[in-house]
Amino acid sequence: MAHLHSLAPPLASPPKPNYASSRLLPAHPTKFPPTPVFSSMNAPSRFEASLLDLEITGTLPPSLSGTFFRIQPDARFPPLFADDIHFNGDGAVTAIRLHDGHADLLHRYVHTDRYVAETAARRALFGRYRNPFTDDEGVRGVVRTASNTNVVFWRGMLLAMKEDGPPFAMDPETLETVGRYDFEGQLGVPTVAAHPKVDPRTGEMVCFAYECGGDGADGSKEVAVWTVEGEGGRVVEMGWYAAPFAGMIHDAGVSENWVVLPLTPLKVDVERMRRGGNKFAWDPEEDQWYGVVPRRGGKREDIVWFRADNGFHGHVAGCYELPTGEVVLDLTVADGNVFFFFPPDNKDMPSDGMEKRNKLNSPTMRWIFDPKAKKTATEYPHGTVYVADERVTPAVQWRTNGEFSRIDDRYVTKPYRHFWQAVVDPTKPYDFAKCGPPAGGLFNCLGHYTWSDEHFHDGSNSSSEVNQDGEKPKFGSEDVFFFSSTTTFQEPTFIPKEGGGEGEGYLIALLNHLDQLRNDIVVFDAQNLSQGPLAIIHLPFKLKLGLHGNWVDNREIEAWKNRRAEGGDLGPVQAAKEMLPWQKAFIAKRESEKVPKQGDEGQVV
Ligand SMILES: C=Cc1ccc(O)c(OC)c1
Ligand SMILES: [Fe+2]
Repeated sequence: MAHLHSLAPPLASPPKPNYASSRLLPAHPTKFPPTPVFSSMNAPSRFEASLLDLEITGTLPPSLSGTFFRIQPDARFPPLFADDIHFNGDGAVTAIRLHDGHADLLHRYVHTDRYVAETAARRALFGRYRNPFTDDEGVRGVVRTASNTNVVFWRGMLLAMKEDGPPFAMDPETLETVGRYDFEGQLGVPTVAAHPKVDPRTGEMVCFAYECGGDGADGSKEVAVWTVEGEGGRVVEMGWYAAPFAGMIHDAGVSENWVVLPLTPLKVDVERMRRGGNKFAWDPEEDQWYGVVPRRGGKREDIVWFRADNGFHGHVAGCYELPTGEVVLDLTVADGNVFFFFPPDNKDMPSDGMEKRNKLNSPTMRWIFDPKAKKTATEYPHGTVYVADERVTPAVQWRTNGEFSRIDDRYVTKPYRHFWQAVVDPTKPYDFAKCGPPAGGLFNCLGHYTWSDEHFHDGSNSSSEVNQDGEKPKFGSEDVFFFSSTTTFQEPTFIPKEGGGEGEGYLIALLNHLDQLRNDIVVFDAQNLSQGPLAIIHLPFKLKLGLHGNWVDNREIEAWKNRRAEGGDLGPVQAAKEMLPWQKAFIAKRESEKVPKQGDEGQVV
């Protein structure tokens, strides 16, 4: 069979029957653009569903009792622009409830403000990905997030999150949307990143945000980090910092005392957005930056930004502190623009297509930062940026070639031994004739990686280490499972076994049947992927390529349900009662700019 990398053909420019100059025509039949973004595994699903007792091959461990929540972008209506991207789709949440060897499914959209407005109009009203200049005039001032990136269980609610807006709260049992959640009026930031971390020692949720100084879409270089207390839910320790540029900070590392913010050289340019262009452009000449801030009592000058050679950040595995006080951060870093749909501004730069993207290398890198490193206050037009005097390089590069790193979340902030990833193995066969180009990437394997003793805790470099073939440095053991030549995996999620040590438990993930356009859900012994799944839960339909998921034990869901009941000690989750500060400012400005029409005087508005 041909090598995977040589298979993706260039895409012909598709017909756009419902689009003029690529914008959706006002009166239109419902028809999605015939582009790869809306084809194959990513053809719109658009349903809400409830299914009892899914078919199962193999045996689900009967002790498994809880819900696997995951989320996918799934545009409800044909997009305003024919060249729309996957990440702009409405958030739709899948809940797979496992109990006594059974599996039930519930699948529902997040009813965001955007979803509600578009449902009322029966058409798309919001334009390009995170570019409000391309929206219908009528929805200016509406919170435009699609809440499509992560679903996090928090104090009895499910938070659907996307880094361009506030979270929306859902009922974990019914997936009913409660509404925009502002932590009972405590939080007015325009954006909250989709990868908050819960500290298992303290029960706190550490959150962060970028482009958060204004309305969340204005190229602000402000970054914020704060904590929400697990008991009581108070928002505390909010720190504000200046970034060197407005760029993507998608995931973060949280240790006992520090937060590490990887700033990817994907840059916002408001002028480009105003012209109707992309939110981000990849800058292949920009460094990757890491901002390190204290978790508690952080002031503007307490950040230190470390610079390293250009790279594209994937997701964080672990983050913890060494006895020296240094902070270890493990994450995948790709050697080029993974988001090929955000090409460089400079037209002389090579525009990386899907084909190039599929050839990128994405090792797991270990960085070790000294939060007390010498730094220089550097003046930028937007303020002072605190930059470390010394550049940094990775201490370890483990060529896992995967993405979507996950760990046993009970080890967040702590030294850890195990991580899992969706993995690309281009040497394995791929049935291009049956599947076409692999939507979303060639994640044809799941991998379980165990740091060796030497790399557990101390993070010391020993790049002399080689594997059996004497080539790629390995830093521990690898346990990788390939399913078939017609399947790829979505992000894996770890399920801890009660009373078990680190990494003892199960791994759950969606499996994409690219030939049948259908999904299964696979459950593995997390410590032994290569023996194959213990159980395969069959869905009678296709979902879509999703982003992130999390497992919540049923006892936790039940305990919070009681507290959140009418008459419980907390009572039902309350949606935000007031508009966000930027919305109030927007409306006040619009009112003040309104030219009174003749005859308007004296009318109540
Ligand atoms: C994987 C990353 C990622 C980054 C930004 C996004 O808006 C997103 O939407 C689904 C996903
Ligand atoms: Fe993510």
